Amino acid sequence: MFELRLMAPEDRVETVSDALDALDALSVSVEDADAQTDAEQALFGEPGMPPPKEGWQRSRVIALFQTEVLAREAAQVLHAQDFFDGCQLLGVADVPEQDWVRLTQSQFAPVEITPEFWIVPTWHEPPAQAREVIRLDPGLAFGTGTHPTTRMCLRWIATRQRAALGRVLDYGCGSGILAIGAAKFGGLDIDAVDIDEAAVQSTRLNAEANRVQLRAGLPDAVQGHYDTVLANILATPLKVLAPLLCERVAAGGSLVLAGILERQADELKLAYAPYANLEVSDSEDGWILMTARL
Ligand SMILES: C[S@@+](CC[C@H](N)C(=O)[O-])C[C@H]1O[C@@H](n2cnc3c(N)ncnc32)[C@H](O)[C@@H]1O
Repeated sequence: MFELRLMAPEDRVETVSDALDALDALSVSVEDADAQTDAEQALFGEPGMPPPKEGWQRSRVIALFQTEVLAREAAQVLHAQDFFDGCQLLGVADVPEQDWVRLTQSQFAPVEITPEFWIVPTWHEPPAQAREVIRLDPGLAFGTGTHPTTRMCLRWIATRQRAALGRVLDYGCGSGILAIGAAKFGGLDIDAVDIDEAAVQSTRLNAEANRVQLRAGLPDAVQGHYDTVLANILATPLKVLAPLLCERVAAGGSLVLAGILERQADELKLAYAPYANLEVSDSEDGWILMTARL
């Protein structure tokens, strides 16, 4: 395969990407050309909300083509367009054949949650100091332990007194990593739910692989009250879910929310104020963990 690389200013990214699509690109990806420099721009978006911007001030657009001829033809066609003014062709390059499976695997090393608790892909041996381990490979559902929001939830789970978790609900379970973590740290009668069927399936398989008991299902499987309710989703859905999640927490139980950026703390506090007194209890890389006792 061959990739065509070009630079585009922010206001041209969408037009150029659409044109590349129409020119039979197999995929089009956009990166911040200033990544890893002082000029790097963070763009945070949420599902269901319009993207904060089309692209970065200086975006690098990379389109993949089946053949070199197709890539070069696409470059010529783009170059002749009015909207290409201000854009710059960087070139066409051969994409070397690689062992993609091995390459992907090499990006997932064991993840430390606490010195004794680790998330370990199946192609790695657990570190010697690990006393508790979740075996998990990256798959279709979110949750491998590499994201700070997942890590903060797991750290919260791992630092409870044994048996303190009680009955557990993992709302928005993804890979099931939090529910599995809860099971490893004494959680009981665990429900893990997600709106995505693939996540439900993935949770079932991961629970089986880790030999823990839990029920995975769609959100209507939620039943009764839970001593611990965990939800690592994102600020906007978490605000909508406030009454539903709080209603599920048993008296004296804990609510644990993640997927929230530091700047969103006040809006979350406000949305939950009628039901719970949310506090920031951990933070990592601009993300925060918010918890409440009900
Ligand atoms: C960021 S992932 C978290 C996965 C995992 N719990 C973790 O901590 O890594 C969020 C998950 O919530 C699910 N989700 C999003 N909105 C939801 C909703 N309204 N109800 C239930 N699940 C939802 C998504 O499908 C996704 O699997």
